[in-house]
Amino acid sequence: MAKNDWGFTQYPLIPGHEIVGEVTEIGSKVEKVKVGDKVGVGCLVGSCRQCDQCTSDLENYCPKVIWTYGSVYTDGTLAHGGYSNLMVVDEHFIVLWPENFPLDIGSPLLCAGITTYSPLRYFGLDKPGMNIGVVGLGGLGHVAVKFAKAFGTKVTVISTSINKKKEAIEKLGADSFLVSRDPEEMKVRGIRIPSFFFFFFIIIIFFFLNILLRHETKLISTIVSVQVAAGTLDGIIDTVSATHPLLALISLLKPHGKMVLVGAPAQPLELPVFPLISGRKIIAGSGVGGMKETQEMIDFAAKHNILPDVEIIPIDYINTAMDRLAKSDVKYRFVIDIAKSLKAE
Ligand SMILES: NC(=O)c1ccc[n+]([C@@H]2O[C@H](COP(=O)([O-])OP(=O)(O)OC[C@H]3O[C@@H](n4cnc5c(N)ncnc54)[C@H](O)[C@@H]3O)[C@@H](O)[C@H]2O)c1
Ligand SMILES: [Zn+2]
Repeated sequence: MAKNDWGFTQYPLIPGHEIVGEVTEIGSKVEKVKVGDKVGVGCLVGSCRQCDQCTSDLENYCPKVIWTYGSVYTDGTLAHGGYSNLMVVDEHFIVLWPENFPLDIGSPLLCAGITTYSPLRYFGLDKPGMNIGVVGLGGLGHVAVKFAKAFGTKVTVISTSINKKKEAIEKLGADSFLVSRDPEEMKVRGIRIPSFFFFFFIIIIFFFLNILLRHETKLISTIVSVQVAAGTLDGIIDTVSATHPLLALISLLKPHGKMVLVGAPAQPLELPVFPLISGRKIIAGSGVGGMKETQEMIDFAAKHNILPDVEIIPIDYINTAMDRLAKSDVKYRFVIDIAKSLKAE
């Protein structure tokens, strides 16, 4: 949004939609909160409240949804987000913060949390024993792993980088890890091998290369693991923020498996249709969640002690944080402590 990657940013922009704080003042008709309550605001601050989506607690899919920042509010002004010392919000769009749940660490759940919780629930990927894949281990991905584990599913993290394996398994509690590779590469090296002998020949060559170049071990084990994992997942939550190939991911799904795209690449993805047809597989999208479900998610997170991994920063660190974010150099969310930043001034 800051750099207008999606092409619809309206400036001046004050971002921030994983916002927590304390109520300092209420309007005369407010019933939901009182002064002093701890509350959160997620990605939306308004909707029509009358349409089919709104009356089904899916304000996030209302055609007139007002996003927390960047949307035009009902009074015609541009809505501004949480990089701010105060905010005025309609009580309907406030989440009541669970008691003793940390405000700072918990705040990313208001977008990253609901964006992954909602599709796991809606698409029935929350049943104990199911095999769930999570693609992309960033802000959304690491929270998806935690929710999927809390639902009792077996979680496979799929990432482009083998370096994240230890972290995914030992720290986040994933059950297994796969390195995704370009399907073109897999076609040549792993899947569309013209004959068994050619395949055997390639393996022998790799074996010798292996001895010469240690890192090739990873390559061989990767190819083998992706083949072994084919057709094993009930569902995938894809959080990748850039254009990426889907074929290898679709091949990991069982027949009737569901892949839900929540990552929002600016450019379209290429959709291979044959692997969908042959297994009656589903590819879907999902966007944050409604207010009722967001409250349910935060209460569930508090009950199961699901907390994002964050690095808390003062506001004047923001430019460095943005640079580090572009390099995926954060585990896994920066949280800006506005109150402390103001006190330090
Ligand atoms: N659907 C929604 O409602 C919703 C809500 C919030 C965020 N999003 C979108 O979800 C995406 C992820 O958000 P985030 O906060 O987790 O971001 P993030 O930067 O923390 O994580 C993105 C992950 O994608 C990986 N990645 C980036 N480029 C890749 C590539 N070419 N191939 C494979 N992996 C790649 C990164 O390594 C990282 O693990 C963003 O596009 C964001 O805009 C969607
Ligand atoms: Zn509506």
